[in-house]
Amino acid sequence: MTGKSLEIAVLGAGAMGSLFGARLALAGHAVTLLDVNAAHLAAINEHGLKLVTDEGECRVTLPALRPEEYDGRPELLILFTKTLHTRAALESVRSRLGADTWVLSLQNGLGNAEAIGEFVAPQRIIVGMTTYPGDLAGPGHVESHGPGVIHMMSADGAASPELNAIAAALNGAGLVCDVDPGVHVSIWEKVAFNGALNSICSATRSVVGGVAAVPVARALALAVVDEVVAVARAAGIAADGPKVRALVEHALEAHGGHKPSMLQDVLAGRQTEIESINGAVVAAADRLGVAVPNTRALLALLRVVDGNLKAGRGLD
Ligand SMILES: NC(=O)C1=CN([C@@H]2O[C@H](COP(=O)(O)OP(=O)(O)OC[C@H]3O[C@@H](n4cnc5c(N)ncnc54)[C@H](OP(=O)(O)O)[C@@H]3O)[C@@H](O)[C@H]2O)C=CC1
Ligand SMILES: CC(C)(CO)C(=O)C(=O)O
Repeated sequence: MTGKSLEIAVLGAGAMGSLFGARLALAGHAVTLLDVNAAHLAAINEHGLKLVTDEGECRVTLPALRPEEYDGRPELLILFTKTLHTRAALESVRSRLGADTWVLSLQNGLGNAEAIGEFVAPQRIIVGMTTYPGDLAGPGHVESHGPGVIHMMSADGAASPELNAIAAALNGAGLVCDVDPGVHVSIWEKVAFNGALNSICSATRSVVGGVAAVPVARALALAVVDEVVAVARAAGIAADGPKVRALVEHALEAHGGHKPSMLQDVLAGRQTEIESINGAVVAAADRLGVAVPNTRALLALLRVVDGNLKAGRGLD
């Protein structure tokens, strides 16, 4: 795998999958996008994928297929569905996953390695987190603005030439990446951030600025951060509370117009990732005996939102 073009499939080629797929294709890797959004697939196959970043705009030519149409044997499969679709998506490409296929997940939330582990040996799973933002602006059109970073590690904690080669491929594509044995700290810290802002914005259908404008809502966000960090620490993960509080404070000040990905899901009538974020934190808190009343209350509110979306219940 070292020092050559990789055969890569991106499973879930929405905002993040398209961003990563486009960048890796531009760097010379053989990338195939796999998704179920028919309009998005058609636009990519007809016009190429439009990528807009702070560096400018370009069109990337690469194949985009439904998962069941894919007959390749990827060296690397990058999983970027929402977490609630992980299992269905992997099931649809199960026959394409060889013994040498590595699966990388930079999805938000907890439990990603465990879900992927139902399909791939732990020695071939890489998990991590990324701060790159991605927005699907329309079919065949992805935007990403601002800097980002990727922290990742193999799920079994083992270093290997393949892991380093995948990190090198990402860095070579301009996606700043490190192999980080402490990746679970980063994953939990991001869960603390998302557990606070994504859930409050989604429950209130508000951009980040709406939360920033209400002192008791700001305090709620910080209380959720403290709860998630307490659960992480009870689980032996050295999450840094003041660091995540500062990130949330910064987002409240600087990202007022931002719609967290979970809010985008609610507004589009899609089910959310609440179970793998607040839901997974509450489950861990209950196992470990940590009180998380605010995180639990937000989980309850988002379960109502998800339930209404699923049942098609509205107010009018
Ligand atoms: N967007 C962001 O800025 C960031 C997102 N993340 C995380 O990355 C992950 C992906 O997020 P994002 O890119 O925003 O999500 P998107 O919703 O934009 O993309 C997910 C894509 O997966 C598709 N999909 C759904 N089911 C399947 C399936 N069975 N097989 C193949 N594809 C499927 C969706 O199609 P359809 O829409 O038709 O269902 C959609 O096109 C999430 O875990 C998110 O939390 C992490 C960092 C930042
Ligand atoms: C991009 C970021 C960090 C912003 O909230 C995110 O993770 C999300 O929207 O889910």
